Amino acid sequence: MNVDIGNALDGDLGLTRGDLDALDERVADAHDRIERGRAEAEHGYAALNLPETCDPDAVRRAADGFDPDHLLTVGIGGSALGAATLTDALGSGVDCRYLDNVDPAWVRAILDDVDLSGTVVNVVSRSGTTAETLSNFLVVREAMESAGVDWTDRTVVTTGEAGNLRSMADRHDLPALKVPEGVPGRFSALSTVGLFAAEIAGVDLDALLAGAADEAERLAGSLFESPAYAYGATTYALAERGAATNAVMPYAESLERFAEWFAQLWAESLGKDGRGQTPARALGATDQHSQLQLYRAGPADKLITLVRPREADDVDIPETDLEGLSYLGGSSLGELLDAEFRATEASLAAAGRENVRIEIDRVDARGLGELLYAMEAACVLYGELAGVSTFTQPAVEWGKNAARGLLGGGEFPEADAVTEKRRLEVE
Ligand SMILES: O=P(O)(O)OC[C@H]1O[C@H](O)[C@H](O)[C@@H](O)[C@@H]1O
Repeated sequence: MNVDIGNALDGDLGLTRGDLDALDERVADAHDRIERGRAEAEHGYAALNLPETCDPDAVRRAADGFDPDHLLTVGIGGSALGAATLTDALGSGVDCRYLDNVDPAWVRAILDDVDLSGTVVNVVSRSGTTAETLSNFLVVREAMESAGVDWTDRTVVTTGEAGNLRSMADRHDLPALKVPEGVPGRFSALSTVGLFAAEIAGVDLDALLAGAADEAERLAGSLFESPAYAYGATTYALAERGAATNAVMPYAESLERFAEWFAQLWAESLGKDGRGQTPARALGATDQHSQLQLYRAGPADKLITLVRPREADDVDIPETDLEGLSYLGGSSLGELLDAEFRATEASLAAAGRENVRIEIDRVDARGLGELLYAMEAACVLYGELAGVSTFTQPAVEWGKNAARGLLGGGEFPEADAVTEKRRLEVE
């Protein structure tokens, strides 16, 4: 993976090469802290050890014997987005669906759409207590029973050492994968959490982890020696100068979910103590025709992260005698996409709008391993530099408690806030 931060310098927000040189001392200290955390397998930092500690054979054993038409992953947040990123980008043959919402009509439509007798269900919850996931699982289980399908033959559980889901797996003797200790959900794509779906969808797990291991090797005490840290340090430095938004814009349809995964990683990890950077999701070239207007000419409070594979399959554009279109004929969709990418990058830079280019060789298992690992390491570095508690999510827990209180799941003072809602209704 390659990161080009040239267009992040000398734009409207005024970040200079000298600023990055000065920041590099702090990067060295942060790197030491990260390495200590990894050596002690501390909570959160342990995620950066996954390329070594993850056992792909355990995942293969859990998947062994299944040859489904559909995979239904029941999970939310980090228990869905990593797997979805991998199967969307790399999966083939198996229809992978993610029940990561409890919109009743949508859940019903998915259950009506898949043949449950040809479906494997992977219920994923680190905590084993997430209301949306457990409720959806109960609905899926009942749907299978109603369809005459033995759900115990077709369910794989991914969860922590103990809890509701672990007990259920034990009781019904279900294949169960363990979520590794010390790995928060949003950092778990390269663990059992993301890898079961990837294995079912035919992804090369060894290549994926090898790509991640390559990026781990490249972590170093200088931002100029590590692509992951170059990205983490630059995003931090720009945020400090007013880049409140980080718009992530992959130039590959298959990476659209990556932007969604990145959004959780960045928002939940760094949005603390009045700080953070709002992740926005865009897609090249499509969003050149919508959001780009704002990115180039709106407030100078954004970084645009452009992501692309250097190589991809191509489709020729047929020759045409249509007036004004002859310049396209004989070219290819890939050439057009490349021109759009470079034109967008240049147009942002010409307007003083900071942007960073991230490239992987191809959208393949190795490239995804590099990309996901590097973004996680970048996020951890940013968190160190900003002095926030990267691996917690108290604001999310607050909302979970309020919802649980409302549903009668216990005494949660957060639920009182719901009755105190301010109203100013206009009819
Ligand atoms: O895996 P689970 O315990 O079900 O958690 C799923 C999600 O729930 C919470 O809302 C956390 O904020 C997320 O970080 C997590 O990924």
